[in-house]
Amino acid sequence: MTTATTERERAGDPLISVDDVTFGYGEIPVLESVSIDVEPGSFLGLVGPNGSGKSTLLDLMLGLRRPDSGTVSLFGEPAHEFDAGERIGYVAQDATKAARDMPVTVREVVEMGRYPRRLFGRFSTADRRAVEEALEQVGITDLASRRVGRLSGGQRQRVFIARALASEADLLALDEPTVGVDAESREEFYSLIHELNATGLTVILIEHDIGVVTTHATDIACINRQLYFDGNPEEFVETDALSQAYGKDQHVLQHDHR
Ligand SMILES: Nc1ncnc2c1ncn2[C@@H]1O[C@H](COP(=O)(O)OP(=O)(O)OP(=O)(O)O)[C@@H](O)[C@H]1O
Repeated sequence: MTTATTERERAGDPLISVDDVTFGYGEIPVLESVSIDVEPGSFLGLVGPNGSGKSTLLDLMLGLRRPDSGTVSLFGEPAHEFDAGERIGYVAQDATKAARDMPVTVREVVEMGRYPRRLFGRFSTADRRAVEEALEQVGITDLASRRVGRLSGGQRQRVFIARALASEADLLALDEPTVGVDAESREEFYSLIHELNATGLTVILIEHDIGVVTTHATDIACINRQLYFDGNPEEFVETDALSQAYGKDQHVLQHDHR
């Protein structure tokens, strides 16, 4: 995947850098002095109890919210100023549920990934090729003419991943992508994400299933308002960060596949 390097982006710099960030919704504090870097090509698993600030941290990382204090840089730019359209594929919580009512075909959704790259609002041969390649890469070519709303939850997830691939995104951000998806499809989905990460795509995943995260992620951040752990899965398993962050809810969350 080729993309222009922004002026302040340098080889070896983190793709995202969160530095001493504090954030609250009005009076409600959600994140406190959180610092974390996301390296290009890594697969970061964000874990923590319900309501611990994971989605909020992801929003801050993608420049969708501004911190009350501290800084967030994305591709070397202040995150809130970054025009993320072309370089980030974001599958928000419940995105696929919302897609059930979309009166569009699989191919049309994947084509949306090319919109920021089209010249004069027209699809070029290269745009069409990128769409077909993305459909093929996630194994949904045979579903291309189907209505998105008629697909299973797992198939819809693939459509959104294909849209991100068609846009030649460098970063894929997934917020609890397999809620409501059966166990076999979840396994297939995460194998696909694992393969895409192996090709160099940076992945950030919010996921309640600790087993999924320790199996597929290269880095884990465990938060509950503060950052309890930031390191690799092996260290994560060895430390007691999980029980510290989850407290007495730990036994519930480890089995919570929702
Ligand atoms: N738009 C909002 N306005 C006010 N409070 C919010 C808003 N979004 C989230 N919150 C609150 O901020 C806290 C952190 O929410 P967030 O969604 O970031 O947590 P989370 O770790 O992603 O939770 P979950 O795992 O349950 O999805 C929660 O207490 C939540 O109720």
